[in-house]
Parts: sequence; structure tokens; C-alpha cells
Amino acid sequence: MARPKIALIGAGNIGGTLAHLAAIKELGDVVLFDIADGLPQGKALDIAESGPVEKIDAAMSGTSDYSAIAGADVCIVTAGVARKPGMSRDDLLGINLKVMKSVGEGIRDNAPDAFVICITNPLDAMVWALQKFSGLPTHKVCGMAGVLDSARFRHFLAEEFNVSMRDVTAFVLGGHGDTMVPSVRYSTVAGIPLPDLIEMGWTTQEKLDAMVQRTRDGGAEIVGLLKTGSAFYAPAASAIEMAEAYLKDQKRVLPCAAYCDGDLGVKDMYVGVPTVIGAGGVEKVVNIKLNKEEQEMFDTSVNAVKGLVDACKGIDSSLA
Ligand SMILES: NC(=O)C1=CN([C@@H]2O[C@H](COP(=O)(O)OP(=O)(O)OC[C@H]3O[C@@H](n4cnc5c(N)ncnc54)[C@H](O)[C@@H]3O)[C@@H](O)[C@H]2O)C=CC1
Ligand SMILES: O=C([O-])CC(=O)C(=O)O
Repeated sequence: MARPKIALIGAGNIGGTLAHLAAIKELGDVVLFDIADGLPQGKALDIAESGPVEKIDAAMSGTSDYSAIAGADVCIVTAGVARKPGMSRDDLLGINLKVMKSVGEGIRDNAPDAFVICITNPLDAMVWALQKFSGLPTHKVCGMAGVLDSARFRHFLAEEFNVSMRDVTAFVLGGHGDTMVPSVRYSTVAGIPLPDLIEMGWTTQEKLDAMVQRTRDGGAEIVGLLKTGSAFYAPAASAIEMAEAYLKDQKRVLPCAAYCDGDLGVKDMYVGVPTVIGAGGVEKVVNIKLNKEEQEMFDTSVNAVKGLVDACKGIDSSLA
């Protein structure tokens, strides 16, 4: 059986890390695409040359020609611009919307059967635009943010409780911005919900609130430290987890920016929700129940995404 083909659109910090992870995990043959001359070819050759050492059986190539992604099973999109200190993700909207148009058309014309995972920011609006520009079915186009934000929350929780992060689960919902909703009630240590752990004296409300806020600020914390760009190791690992769930039909329950058509009360928008990812793409949105306080936070986050979607429609009339 032929190996799956994975196209990485954008060969920058995340794109290169995605290629390396996909190779090490032997998920399939990788094509790195970028408009920067020599960048995708150079990274592809460098990773290919690690193959004999790592014992990787996967082809790795770099290109600036969309025809090379033909027939891809998965496309992961990181093309565009990352923020620098002092910027918000939303400041990237105008420039990255133009990039989504060319990428969407490239995928539409060359890999219309692919499962597409968008990473480019501002995430929820960009994945919405990418789906419109590509015309691919909504269940085959989704965005990566919730896995990353939940991983950050899990990391902070595991450190606080001094337990293995394997025993910590977390769900972060809503848009991938300052208003994201780390769900305390649906996050657990060994199945015990976080509010119960406060009652058990493992932590305090103040400490939990601080971890929630640090999760919301997780991207900005890394931008402030790196100064030249944004996080890339954890974002790449998160998208690879989603790609693997699709390629291996794992039916993983993962939070991702999925198309909502009335799900959780959201209409014609992409926003972070729990989903089931398997061979059918986003096979299901898990319509969890939110309490009043969670619903208010979720609504605020959805409204922030709606403002960005409206801004996209204002910039590009073909989206209106
Ligand atoms: N959704 C999430 O959770 C996260 C999203 N991001 C976002 O991911 C994006 C990529 O981040 P990095 O890889 O760190 O940036 P980067 O700057 O290292 O790489 C971006 C690459 O896109 C390429 N590019 C620009 N226009 C293009 C086009 N029209 N077609 C093809 N390639 C094009 C550039 O040449 C560059 O190599 C940014 O928008 C960033 O904000 C970053 C981290 C997490
Ligand atoms: O903060 C950024 O600009 C990149 C990002 O989305 C993240 O790391 O969560």
C-alpha cells in the first residue's frame, strides 16, 4: 500500500518542525511547500539526510510549485506571518487573509480530497476563510488551537500537582485568542474534576485562576521570550496529533476549531469545540453542556471570532 502523502504549506518554524515530526513518526511522505526561494528544498534535504541516522523510510521534498502537492491526503497550513512582541494575533488578519486565498486555491486545484488542518493566525477566522476559498467540505477543513491550548493547561496543572501530565486532561474551548475558555469543570487529574481538587485541598481557587490566565496568555508568553516569532514545537506536535488521528482513523476526541452549524449555539463559524477526528475528518462535534458562567465566557469568545470573520468579509467581498 502506498504511503500517505502529507503536504505542509509553509516551511517556516512550524512547517519545518512538522516535517521533522512527521518523518520521525513515519506518518507518510512529506512535501514542504513555501514561496521563499530554497527554504522548503533546504529543509526537506536536511531532514532527508537525517533519515539514515533515524532509520526513516519516508520521502521528503521541497517545492514552490503547487502541482507537487497533488493527491495529498493531509495538508497542514502554516503559511503566512507570525506575530512579534507588541502585536496581537488579530493584527495578522489582513496580511494572512491574502495568504489564505492563494493557499485555499492551491489546495482546491491540487489536493481537493485532503484533510486540511489550518494553523495560521488569527486561527478561527483564517480557517473559516480557508474553507471558503478552497471550497472543500467543512468536515475536511479544521483548525489547530485547542490541542495546543489544552496541552499548555495540562502542563501547568501537572507542574502544580506534581503528577504525570499523562494523568491530566484538559479542554480549552472557544476562539484561539485572549478570550479562550479553559474549561475547569471538564479538566481532570486522574478523572477527578479540578473543582473537586480544590475541595480536597490539592490547590486553591487563586492558583487555579492563575493557571487559567497563564493558559490564555500562553502564546504571548512565548512571543515575549523568543522576541523574533512565536511558539513552534508545541503547535507542531499538536497538529501532528490531529493528522495522525485522521490518517490512522483513531476517533480521537480532540478540541479543535471545527465548523459549527448550530453546534453549541454557533452558526456558520469555526470555533474551538470538542470533536471526534477519524478517517471521515471531523466526524462529530461533541455538544457538551455548559453552565451559565461557562456559556457567558464561550459567547464572549465566539463574539470576538465573529468580529474577525466580519472583518474578513469587509476586506474580501467574495467572502461576504
Ligand atoms: N493556531 C495556533 O495555535 C498557532 C498558530 N501560529 C501561527 O502559525 C503561522 C506560522 O507560524 P511560523 O511557522 O512560526 O511562522 P514562520 O514565519 O516561521 O513561517 C511562515 C512561512 O510561511 C511562508 N509563507 C508566507 N506567505 C506564503 C504563501 N503565500 N504561500 C506559502 N508560504 C507562505 C513564509 O515564507 C514562511 O516560511 C503564524 O500565522 C502564527 O501566528 C503559531 C503558533 C500557534
Ligand atoms: O501566540 C501566537 O502568536 C502564536 C500562537 O497562536 C500560540 O502560540 O498560541
